Amino acid sequence: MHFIPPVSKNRIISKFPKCYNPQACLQMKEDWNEKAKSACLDRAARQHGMDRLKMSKAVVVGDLNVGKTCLINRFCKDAFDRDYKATIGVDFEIERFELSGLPYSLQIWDTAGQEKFKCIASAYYRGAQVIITVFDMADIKTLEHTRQWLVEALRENEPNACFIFLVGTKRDLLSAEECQRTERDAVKIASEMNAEFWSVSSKTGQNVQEFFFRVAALSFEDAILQEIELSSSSAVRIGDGEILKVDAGDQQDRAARKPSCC
Ligand SMILES: Nc1nc2c(ncn2[C@@H]2O[C@H](COP(=O)(O)OP(=O)(O)OP(=O)(O)O)[C@@H](O)[C@H]2O)c(=O)[nH]1
Repeated sequence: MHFIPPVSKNRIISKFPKCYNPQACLQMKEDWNEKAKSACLDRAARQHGMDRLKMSKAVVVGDLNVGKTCLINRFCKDAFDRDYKATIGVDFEIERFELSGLPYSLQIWDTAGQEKFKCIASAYYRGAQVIITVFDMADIKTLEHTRQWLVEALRENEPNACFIFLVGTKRDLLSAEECQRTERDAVKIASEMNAEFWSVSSKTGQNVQEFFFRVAALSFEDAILQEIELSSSSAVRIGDGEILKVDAGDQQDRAARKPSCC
């Protein structure tokens, strides 16, 4: 048996995190899904989750210089670098959480915004459960470009299988009035993209932890619900491998659960 170190105290999420703006929010509910909650309680009581760490992949995309690396570094390392160093290709961090008593990890992929690195970076978009499109609130043209970034990230993924977030960075550079105006524009685009909108500052740290907790909670809950569906479906064995058949009722359940912007 291998030793898994305990999750740090500030990565324990017990209450379901709230969205930032109800006008561009993936799920309005204030608590965990009932099915997921009882599955978590059951697994935590049996210490079942401990031997099989759940992991989801989040990819962070957006124009160069919008603050993708700083956003990840603020959350994962509680650090902020004023100097711009372009990401070359991709990089990733793994953050460990404890949600509803179960361990959970989020793989956060930082991708290059520079055109010349795009083909390297896009090879890593595949298999994402979460797509985080980032723009610079102080450079409004980067907001418009998030649509194209999303199209490219979705090309490598199943559109209905991903949670999409639209994150505006550098809010510390804007006055309250400018911030309000930019947020209004961003909410419109987020609704069109079926995305949840967040406005953050990696410099001050404002909303950064809240945002990543929300990402972790939504993707964790989805992973638990998928596991429940799979375990309740009939299994067909072919050769040595096992193929799991999900029946139509389960698939309808899953479709109904998929994010839809309110
Ligand atoms: N004031 C302020 N500056 C920020 C913030 N986030 C990032 N920056 C600055 O913006 C510049 C670009 O940040 P990065 O995080 O490197 O940008 P990136 O999107 O990862 O860029 P690429 O790697 O080229 O794709 C740096 O000089 C950061 O210091 C923020 O919240 N506030």
